[in-house]
Amino acid sequence: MAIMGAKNGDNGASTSHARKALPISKVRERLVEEISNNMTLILIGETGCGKTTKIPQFIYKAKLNKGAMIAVTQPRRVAAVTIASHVANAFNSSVGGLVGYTVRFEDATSADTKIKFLTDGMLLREAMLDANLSNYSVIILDEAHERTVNTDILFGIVKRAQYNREQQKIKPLKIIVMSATMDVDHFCKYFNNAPVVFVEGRTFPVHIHNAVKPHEDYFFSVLSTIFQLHQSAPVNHDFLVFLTGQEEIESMAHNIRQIQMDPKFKDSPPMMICYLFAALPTFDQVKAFSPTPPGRRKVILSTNIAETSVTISGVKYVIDCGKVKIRTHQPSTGLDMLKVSPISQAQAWQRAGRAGRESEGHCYRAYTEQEFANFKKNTPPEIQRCNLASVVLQLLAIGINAMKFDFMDKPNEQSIKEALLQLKDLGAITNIENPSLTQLGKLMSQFPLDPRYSKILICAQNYECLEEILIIVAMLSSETVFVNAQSKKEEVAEARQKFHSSSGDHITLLKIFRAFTAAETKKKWCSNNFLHFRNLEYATKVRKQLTELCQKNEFTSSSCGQQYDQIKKCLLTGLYMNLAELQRDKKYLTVHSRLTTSIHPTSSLFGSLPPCILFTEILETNKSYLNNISTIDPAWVEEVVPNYARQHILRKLD
Ligand SMILES: Nc1ncnc2c1ncn2[C@@H]1O[C@H](COP(=O)(O)OP(=O)(O)OP(=O)(O)O)[C@@H](O)[C@H]1O
Repeated sequence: MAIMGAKNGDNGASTSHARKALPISKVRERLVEEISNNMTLILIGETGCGKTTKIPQFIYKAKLNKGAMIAVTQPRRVAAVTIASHVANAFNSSVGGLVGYTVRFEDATSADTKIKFLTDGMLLREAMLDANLSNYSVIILDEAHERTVNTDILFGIVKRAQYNREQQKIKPLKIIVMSATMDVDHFCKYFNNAPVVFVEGRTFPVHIHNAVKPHEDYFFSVLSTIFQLHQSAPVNHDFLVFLTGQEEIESMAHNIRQIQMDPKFKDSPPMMICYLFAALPTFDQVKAFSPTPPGRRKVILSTNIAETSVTISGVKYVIDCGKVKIRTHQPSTGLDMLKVSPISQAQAWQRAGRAGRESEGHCYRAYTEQEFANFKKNTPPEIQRCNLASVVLQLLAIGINAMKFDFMDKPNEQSIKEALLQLKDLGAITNIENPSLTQLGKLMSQFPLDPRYSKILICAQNYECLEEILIIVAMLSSETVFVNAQSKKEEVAEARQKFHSSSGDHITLLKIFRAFTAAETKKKWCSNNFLHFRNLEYATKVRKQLTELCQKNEFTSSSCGQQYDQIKKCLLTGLYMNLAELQRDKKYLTVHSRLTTSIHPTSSLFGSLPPCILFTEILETNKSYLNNISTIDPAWVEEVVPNYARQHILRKLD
């Protein structure tokens, strides 16, 4: 284990000075030596010390990549895109040249690219085509502490590629695992006792301010902190606020705008509100990174997507709500749900680390020191709490049986079995005991989608409704397109009625998309109809990419026009097929068809399906339906709906 020390940078230094003074730059030679001498290395350094931006440059300049590409993986799209641009700048080149990035639905690389930032998911997709990842001589697994499903799978895939290349005596593969906050012993053991290098020193200090007493309502606590700081902080100091999801972010923005109009704030600088959440198109995400106009304060409202890796110029204050939406698996329904939960200590440090990147910073936490002490030290691996159907399918496409895969933390066997069962029901695998992909499964694995969605896309050819299913899948892949204006309930209902289809909410989505495409002034049209412009734009983009993938796979294009039955039949092949298995679970066999029909227009099709399953589907695919369920009897909800959905629904019924 090596510790490489470096002094702190000067407070208030200019950005260019800060770059030169990054702690990691001071130990460059020794680091290059360590990387050169070891095939696998674990590198730990404080947030902002320069790991992500500098290590690939050191490797490239020292020619340790031997002419091949260096991959730097990121758990999130926004990090891959913005860091690529920063590093390209350092080489005085533009993105897509020597330095590029690849994220889902976007590729900015060329034959000249040698340093490639890409999401974990994209490298996994590449592994499906070439399990040895032979385009790369160095793979840097950044932000390893995040433990997303894709990161965890990649650990095993990359380790396997390194081993195979060694056995086959082909170009060796170097692996570097990096983070500021990881469980070193665990990682070290998994990577065959690889040496660990600590880079000491951080660029600028971040002052932590904890809540004095616990707050029941973190939303309110964050809102009041924003306004307290707004009155005291210099105008050119921007805020980065961590919240849990898109809806909460939009509600916070609404509140900020309202409060700002109060005469009390007439002398405060106007706030420029920006958003950062996964469903936001890259173009809009990048807006949060653009310079703040003079005389204004930028307030970026973000989910955990800005938690790691990113640097947002101008941010001096981080406000952390202390919560995150995490995916958890419901074994009773076989589906995943998102649940607001406390963050881990590692996440709290990462969030704080977003301040103090260019000069000294502050982090205001909506939780007390004691609450922080009660947080889990590290984020539990996502792979142990989500539906594994996608993962199992991807592994099989690389030729690996998930049951035998070298996971860092193995998911429980039951979850793998459930995933295999689901894939079997979908027709993607031959059998459960010794599975391999069927022709259909091979095709399904080509699509970066939930296996249920790829299945219906493929089946759409048989039902001659590919055009419609492409739209529905694209809409289901984006966040809800419905805007809920509490104060204008009647207008919202009237607008919704225009698109309502008695054939089900999927058809409603189809009608909305078509009307959006036909609208001339799209933004205005969306606002008149209480629909999300951004989410519809995102769906448009996803549809385009999926269409290209279908063309690549020589799908026959077709449209069923107004023959919605074709679409409904097609949806049954994927979306609801796996529920057949769940019906075997006697606990959920109570059928309340009267209610299901009133909740879910498509439910008449699935007369005998358990209502809780329909609920889960609704929650998963179209949360807006929760606004239309005021007819439900709370006693019935009590009886049949699983806990998590129940809370959600009862809250809506209040
Ligand atoms: N997009 C950017 N714009 C401006 N400065 C940046 C940008 N990206 C990085 N920097 C500068 O480079 C420094 C090092 O960033 P880098 O991402 O390499 O650190 P890191 O050690 O990987 O941090 P983390 O663990 O938080 O990802 C930042 O503190 C900041 O000063």
